[in-house]
Amino acid sequence: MPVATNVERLASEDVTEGDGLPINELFCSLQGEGKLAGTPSVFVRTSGCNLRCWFCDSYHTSWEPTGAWLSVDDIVEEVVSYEKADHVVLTGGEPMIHENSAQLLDELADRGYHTTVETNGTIYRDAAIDLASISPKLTNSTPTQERDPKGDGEWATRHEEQRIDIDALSELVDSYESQLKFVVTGAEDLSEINQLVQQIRKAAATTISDDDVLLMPEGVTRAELDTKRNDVAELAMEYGYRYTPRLHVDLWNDAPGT
Ligand SMILES: C[S@@+](CC[C@H](N)C(=O)[O-])C[C@H]1O[C@@H](n2cnc3c(N)ncnc32)[C@H](O)[C@@H]1O
Ligand SMILES: Nc1nc2[nH]cc(C(=O)O)c2c(=O)[nH]1
Ligand code: SF4
Ligand SMILES: [Mg+2]
Repeated sequence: MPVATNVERLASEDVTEGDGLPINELFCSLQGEGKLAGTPSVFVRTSGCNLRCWFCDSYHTSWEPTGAWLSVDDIVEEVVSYEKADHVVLTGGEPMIHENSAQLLDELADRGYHTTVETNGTIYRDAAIDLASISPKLTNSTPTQERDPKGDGEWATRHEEQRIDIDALSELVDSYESQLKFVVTGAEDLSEINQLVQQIRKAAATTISDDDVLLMPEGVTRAELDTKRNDVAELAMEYGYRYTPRLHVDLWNDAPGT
């Protein structure tokens, strides 16, 4: 089973916004998504997000953010304690909203770790990133009144205005090895994905091959994925894109710390 750290235990009274990061959870598991699926990795999950996807599988980093402030040194020390993993995945929430994410990534790179950043692609930062795992948010993510997990659609307009930034997306693609990982809810999403990929290709200098475009079924339980994964796999074959599983859902039903 994956192993998790109790972040509350590590929290120190003197660490504040200036010199640390708000951490929601820190654990060792298998990378469940994307090109590196199956790779033993330490996950550092920051709290706080600039978007509000209705389906967010990390509700306590976005809709109701919780976490403890940890210094960059304490985070690195905890990562190092998981001796078997040489990959680190920085995720959230949206890790790129935090300036200190760059410092953490630099420290991890200095220690020889391969770093993946899971990001919604709305913010560019210069940092030691080996794989930018970009998941641009489609119309299907907007928390409309009917789909709002918390309120009455108050976030819908802000989410809609902020979810796509072509400049940030193209800068990420041009600066780092990357994958574009789309959450798919149905066949109707594909025209929007095609259009967006075309827009990013136009804006970026780097070639984005169809193999760098990944389709991932939406779902946070095995039962939900059972109803969707085959359809999404068929869409990947039809359009020539890559399919990515959600191994942590298949294996552990997306339990905390997995
Ligand atoms: C919680 S997000 C954190 C990183 C960043 N904020 C982002 O959205 O890319 C991590 C990954 O989970 C995906 N995700 C979130 N909720 C999901 C769901 N219900 N089904 C499938 N993927 C989901 C996101 O698209 C992203 O690729
Ligand atoms: N095992 C596992 N793999 C993942 N890949 C991306 C994740 C994320 O939440 O960003 C994630 C996660 O939460 N767990
Ligand atoms: S951008 Fe990522 S963390 Fe933020 S609400 Fe959407 S899925 Fe959740
Ligand atoms: Mg997750």
